[in-house]
Amino acid sequence: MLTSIKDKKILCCQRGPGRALANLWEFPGGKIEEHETKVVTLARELDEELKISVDIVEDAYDFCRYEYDFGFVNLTTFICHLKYGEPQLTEHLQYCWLYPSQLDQLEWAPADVPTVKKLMSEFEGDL
Ligand SMILES: Nc1nc2c([nH]c(=O)n2[C@H]2C[C@H](O)[C@@H](COP(=O)(O)OP(=O)(O)OP(=O)(O)O)O2)c(=O)[nH]1
Repeated sequence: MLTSIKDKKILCCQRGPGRALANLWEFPGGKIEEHETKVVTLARELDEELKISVDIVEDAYDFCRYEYDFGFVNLTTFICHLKYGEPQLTEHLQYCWLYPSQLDQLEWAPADVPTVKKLMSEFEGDL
């Protein structure tokens, strides 16, 4: 999960069509490759998919395990601050910055729902 220091919003990304979890919203990130730590994976995925770099503010803010029809996903969410710039879309359909209280306006990937609820209850206004 990515937050902007400037206006305390969360970066939400919409997955593309024609793939697993098509058109649902997610936090940017991705799968751990062999021999990677989670921190290395996060930096690689954010660079690859959005061309951004971040500072980690909270390591493992939340953890959820969810069984999809294609297998299990173990989702660890980090709170990060965007260092500078704006994301450049390379694979997502679109992105938006929302306050925690606005997160339920989007249709999230099922594995994200507990984390979205946690964010909404812990940060009622901004972060
Ligand atoms: N990055 C990210 N992935 C999520 C979230 N919620 C959720 O269920 N997922 C799922 C989608 C994918 O199955 C998996 C993340 O893998 P990925 O982003 O590296 O891979 P992908 O499905 O986009 O593409 P592929 O490499 O499997 O073709 O976790 C989330 O909030 N962020």
